[in-house]
Amino acid sequence: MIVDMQDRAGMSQSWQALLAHGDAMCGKHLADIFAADSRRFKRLTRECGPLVLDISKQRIEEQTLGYLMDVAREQRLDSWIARLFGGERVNDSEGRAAMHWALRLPVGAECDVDGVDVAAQVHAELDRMEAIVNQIRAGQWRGATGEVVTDVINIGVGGSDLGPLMMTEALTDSRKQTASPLRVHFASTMDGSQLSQLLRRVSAHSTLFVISSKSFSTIDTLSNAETARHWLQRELGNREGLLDCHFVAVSSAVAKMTEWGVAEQNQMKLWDWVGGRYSLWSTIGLPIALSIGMDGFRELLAGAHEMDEHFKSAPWLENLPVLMGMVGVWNTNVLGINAHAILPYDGRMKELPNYLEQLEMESNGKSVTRSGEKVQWATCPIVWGNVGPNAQHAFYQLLHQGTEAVTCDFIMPARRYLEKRHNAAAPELVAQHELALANCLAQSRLLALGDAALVDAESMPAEKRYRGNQPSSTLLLDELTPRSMGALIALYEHKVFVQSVIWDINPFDQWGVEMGKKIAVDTLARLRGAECGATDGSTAGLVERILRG
Ligand SMILES: O=P(O)(O)OC[C@H]1O[C@](O)(CO)[C@@H](O)[C@@H]1O
Repeated sequence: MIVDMQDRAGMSQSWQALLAHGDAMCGKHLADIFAADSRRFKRLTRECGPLVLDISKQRIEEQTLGYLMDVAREQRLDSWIARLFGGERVNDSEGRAAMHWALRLPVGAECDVDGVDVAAQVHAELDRMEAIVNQIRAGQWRGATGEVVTDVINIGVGGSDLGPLMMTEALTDSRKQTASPLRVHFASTMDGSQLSQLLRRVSAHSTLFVISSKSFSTIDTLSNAETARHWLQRELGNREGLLDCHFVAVSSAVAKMTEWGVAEQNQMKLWDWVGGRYSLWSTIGLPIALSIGMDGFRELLAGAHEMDEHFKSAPWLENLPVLMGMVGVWNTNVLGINAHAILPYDGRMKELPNYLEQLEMESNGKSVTRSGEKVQWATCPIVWGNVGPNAQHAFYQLLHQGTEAVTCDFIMPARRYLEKRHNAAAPELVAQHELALANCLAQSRLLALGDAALVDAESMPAEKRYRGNQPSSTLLLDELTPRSMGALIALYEHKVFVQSVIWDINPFDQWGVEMGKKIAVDTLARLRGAECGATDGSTAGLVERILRG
């Protein structure tokens, strides 16, 4: 429930109407709603390209959508969408546009922002990336000792890691189809543990590092890059061409890449108007392209573009991002549910929850409005998740019988293993896919209906009963392909934008993550024995304990 909703008198008419409707809906159980309406699925399911969105298991009626759209209209969602796609500085606290959508414009599209042909710029950089991708995948990139590069390690963190990692994992079958022997790895943690494990498994002669950092100033990434450089120097000697043969970099800070020692021809650029968590479509997506090839990467962009066009032009009652965003607003601000689980029923999507945690919470985890006032309503819920079938054996107990209400997104590809060679070789995998689908549908059914999904629930003891009435959406992908993944991720990006408009917050900055990094600088000096100013008792005590050994 919006904070302080008692003061409804001071609210706009559309909010008052929505909340009054919420009061009427509060007492209703999804089991009864379903029982009363056999056409509910048809009326509350929408499609866009390779995606189907089923919101029939949300605690809404069809008319709820009307009330929600009135709120969206009042918040001027239409003009915000126009501002986003017009290249205006919608990231006001940093004075920047947010044009991730421009990264997926098709060749020849017109996109003139402040006199610059953005689409042409984007495609020129994609073409440069393609040349590097083709060279590496064709086995034509050699290390300093003449060996062909067989392993690529992406060094990055946050948006420079999560998106490429998530997508590379998700599209692992597309990788197999392209038959490149290249292995792509990821190292992000600042403690160096992931990198050092990887370095034990690869050969310095045939390993290429991608330093991936929009700012080229993130300490996590720079310290891993430094470790990689030292390792190469130890393994291969400080020979000529070492950096040129073993490091490429992606950043918007060209001078910093050069200063670090990355050769100009090995530098790939992105622009200020690409936010880190929105950057997988740019050259930051290099590991994805290395993994699935450039044709696959372009299909990914095309899938996202399809969703951009849908978001811009589809009527709101048919518009997937608008519907998903507004249903989220309903759950957060009317039903008062502040936890949201991401549950993909496909092991290839295991990194999706981590990726969406950053996209949703770094974007909308805000409590100050665009004009600098404290918000009077709840914003982004806590988002977390796991591969659904595994989560069933971990936290579903709480979803079904805990005291907290949680909303869920169930995500699954409808088809898998349909290629002849798979069917012939491993029909048991088809059966496993069906098993996962059945579990996905069963879990969302039980969460919605509760006891009504059981036979003779009344005769069961309390600990075996299910309250149900837990809202969820189901997102069905036709298959897990670059196109469907592009559409899916663009859908979430725009959903986040829709919600930011309703909550009147800037989804494109992240000031909340800055101060901790600064305090760490002082703390590091303290850990290294420097005389520092006063600190709190806990920090001082822990530092003292660590230093004592
Ligand atoms: O790509 P960069 O500049 O290294 O930043 C990495 C990540 O760090 C953050 O700024 C948060 O610390 C994210 O927004 C970003 O994705």
